[in-house]
Amino acid sequence: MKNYEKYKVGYFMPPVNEMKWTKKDHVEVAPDWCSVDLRDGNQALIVPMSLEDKIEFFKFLLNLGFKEIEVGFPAASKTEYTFLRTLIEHDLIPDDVTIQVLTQSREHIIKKTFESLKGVKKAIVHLYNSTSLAQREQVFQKSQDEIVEIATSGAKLLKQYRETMPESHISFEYSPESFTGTEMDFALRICNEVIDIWQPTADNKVVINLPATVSMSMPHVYASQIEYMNDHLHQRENIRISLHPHNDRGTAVADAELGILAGGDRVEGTLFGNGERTGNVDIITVAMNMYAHGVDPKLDFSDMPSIVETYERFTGLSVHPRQPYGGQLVFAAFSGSHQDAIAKGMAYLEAHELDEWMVPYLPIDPHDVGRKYDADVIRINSQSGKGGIAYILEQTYGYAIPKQMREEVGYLVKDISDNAHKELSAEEIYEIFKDEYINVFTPVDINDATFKKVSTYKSDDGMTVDLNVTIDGHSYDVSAAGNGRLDAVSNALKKTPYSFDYTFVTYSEHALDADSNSRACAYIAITDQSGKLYWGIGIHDDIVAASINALVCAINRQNKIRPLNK
Ligand SMILES: CC(=O)SCCNC(=O)CCNC(=O)[C@H](O)C(C)(C)COP(=O)(O)OP(=O)(O)OC[C@H]1O[C@@H](n2cnc3c(N)ncnc32)[C@H](O)[C@@H]1OP(=O)(O)O
Ligand SMILES: CC(C)C(=O)C(=O)O
Ligand SMILES: [Mg+2]
Repeated sequence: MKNYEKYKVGYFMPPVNEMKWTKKDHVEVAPDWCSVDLRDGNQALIVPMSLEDKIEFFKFLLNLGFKEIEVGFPAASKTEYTFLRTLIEHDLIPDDVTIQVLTQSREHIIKKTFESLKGVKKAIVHLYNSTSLAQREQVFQKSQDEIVEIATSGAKLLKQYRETMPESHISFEYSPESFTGTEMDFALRICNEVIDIWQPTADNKVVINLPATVSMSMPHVYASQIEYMNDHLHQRENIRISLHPHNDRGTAVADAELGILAGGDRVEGTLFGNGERTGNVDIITVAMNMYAHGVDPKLDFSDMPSIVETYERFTGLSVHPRQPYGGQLVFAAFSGSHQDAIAKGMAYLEAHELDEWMVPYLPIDPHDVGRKYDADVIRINSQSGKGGIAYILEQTYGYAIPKQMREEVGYLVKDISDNAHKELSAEEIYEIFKDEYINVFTPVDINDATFKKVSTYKSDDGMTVDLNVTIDGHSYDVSAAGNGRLDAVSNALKKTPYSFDYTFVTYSEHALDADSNSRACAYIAITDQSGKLYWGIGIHDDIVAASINALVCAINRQNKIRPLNK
């Protein structure tokens, strides 16, 4: 990268000694939100939205709770103009919603903009002109005074045209476009001259929008620029300072957040950050970041999968799988230690009946944005661990696998994922688990067992069994006694011509289904002389039959691993 020397910083740090915003650590109240999806977002699409699309997208924004929506640049095209007329003439704008329209500071464009607003109940007319050093020198080739004249002449025209529409409540917004490349004293001067013309009141505040039209600095510089304007704007009490960050440096969200700390009252942005070049600030991320700090963002992103689907359909863009809060993978944990911590964190939350969310690796509860724990959070591949695999088997299929068994199941499943080089679905994991451990009846299969109680007049503590069992295709009748049914069956199996060599290590059980007809699920581990464990799981309506099934499975697993030895 040898050409770095051709770049230099192009922003202007304001003359501040103290950055008061650094004393604050998080946003405490949601700002006013203004969606600019239908203007800044739309103007950046390869094919801007059609009239029908704009109407549907407008309704979509209303459903998300936006109260201010920049609907377009009505003087730009027939579609933009007709869209605005359709909203007004078909009464599609709710009373508590203010639409906003953008105009350059040129009379014929301002005139057309006001024409397009005829009959509107409430609207913000947004005037802009470029103020940066680069734009003044290269594009407009005008002095500071001449650039101020563009702004003030437009401001006066807006006032005049507003007087022709007494039936509507029209308020104003001014943007010193390319603010971040503008000397701060000049940005302040031009905004104050516009404010002095418009004379805002408490009932009709003016929006001063301070765009990072192109993001040029680290976010703390933008915040300091905002604080400078906040401290010096005329009639500050009747001004709403609006932030309009773009994402050229990947810091639009940080710009918005620090800008709010520095005095911003309002944020203009788009869903998922669509917009010119690298996009506008992503309102979803800014809002959800507040939400994750326990602040009501006053927007509703609770059905993220449908928001993503709608956004992609209308914009033709796709939401990146790692996009904060909305991406397909943003709650997914593939790696073992993350899965382990998430599963334990969820269990902790439930066991302690906590109301406050505090689960490792999950900054918010995925349910809050319409995502599912089983499908979206713990996902299994070769990086996964026993905790995650046990979590899926328990959450989705109800198997509370004993702690000592988890590692073996974990390696069994992840090795399959590693060899196949793919993620495994919950169904695939269950199939692997079932085929390996549950009610596996080859080579040993019990066909029939008749139990009798062994009792004397002094005690009643034993059982005998007459067992018919198939082993490796041969049928055997054997009888034995034991201290219970399971023990009797085990002893009977050891009397067959096969030298079964094991001892019991552990036994546990639980009900598999929640209802009263629930099946029993038993886990048995046996060991041979080498100390290796062999697990089996039995399922049956009857708990004793389930445990016998579990024993047979464990024996079959032992003999699958070590061939039958007569
Ligand atoms: C950062 C932003 O997103 S700003 C918004 C940008 N969005 C858009 O431009 C989308 C909609 N725009 C359009 O459809 C068109 O640009 C129109 C209809 C507004 C104007 O169209 P045209 O007059 O054909 O072209 P164009 O926009 O190139 O006009 C450039 C002229 O306007 C001047 N101009 C540009 N912006 C402004 C402004 N805000 N105020 C006053 N004059 C301006 C330029 O200096 C140039 O002047 P010149 O003719 O003397 O050289
Ligand atoms: C019109 C203005 C506000 C704009 O979109 C920008 O400066 O990015
Ligand atoms: Mg913009």
